Amino acid sequence: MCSTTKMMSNGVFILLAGGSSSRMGGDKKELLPLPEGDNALSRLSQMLEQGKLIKHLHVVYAPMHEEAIRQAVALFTGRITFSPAGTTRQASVWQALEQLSAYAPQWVMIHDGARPWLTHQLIERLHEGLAQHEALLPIIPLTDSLKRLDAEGVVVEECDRRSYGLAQTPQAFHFDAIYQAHKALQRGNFSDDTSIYHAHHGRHAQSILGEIGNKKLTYREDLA
Ligand SMILES: C[C@](O)(CO)[C@H](O)COP(=O)(O)O
Repeated sequence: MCSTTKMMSNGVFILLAGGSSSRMGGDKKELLPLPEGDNALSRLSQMLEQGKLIKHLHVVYAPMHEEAIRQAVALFTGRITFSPAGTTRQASVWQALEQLSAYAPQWVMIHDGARPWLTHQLIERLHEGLAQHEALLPIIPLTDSLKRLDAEGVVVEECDRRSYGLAQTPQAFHFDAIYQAHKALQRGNFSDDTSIYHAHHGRHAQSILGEIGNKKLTYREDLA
């Protein structure tokens, strides 16, 4: 019990804002005004500032937006560090983890900067889960039917939607476990971090229930 409590004390939250936002027509999605005001990065950093758990925020920035991204997260008063984006999401996370290893964190949460409506409750549930699990991710059950298609778009399988879920972020890990996975698989192009964890360790992450409100801004319509 004592070692678990100690393990939980030193963590870092990575906010990814290094992408090109090509599906948003090139406008940097993490900096676009949200309907309620602010932008995704300023909203997220202020939310983290108000919570008690996150004492170290690490921001991955797209170099051409570095100044605006630094300004957006400026209200976070804990430790804040930065690294530039790599050529893929995976490369960006690896560069961040490598830089952060100097701080010897015990856990890390990796979050899309384009999911502005993250809540304290989800962060706290993930943090609690890390006492028992090495890797965790929030999942949303499917509410639409699920079909598998061939290359021509013809339905070739009716899938049981109860066996599938939509993966969200933050994805949470014991730091060494995800650091070793990224270190070993640097040249891949995985779309999220629990898949890198699985590819390296051969173990799947534990899911917890995600939040429907924790949506990702991908297309302009997502801002409505
Ligand atoms: C990490 C992620 O949000 C999990 O659903 C998703 O894979 C990110 O995808 P994107 O294409 O980088 O927005």
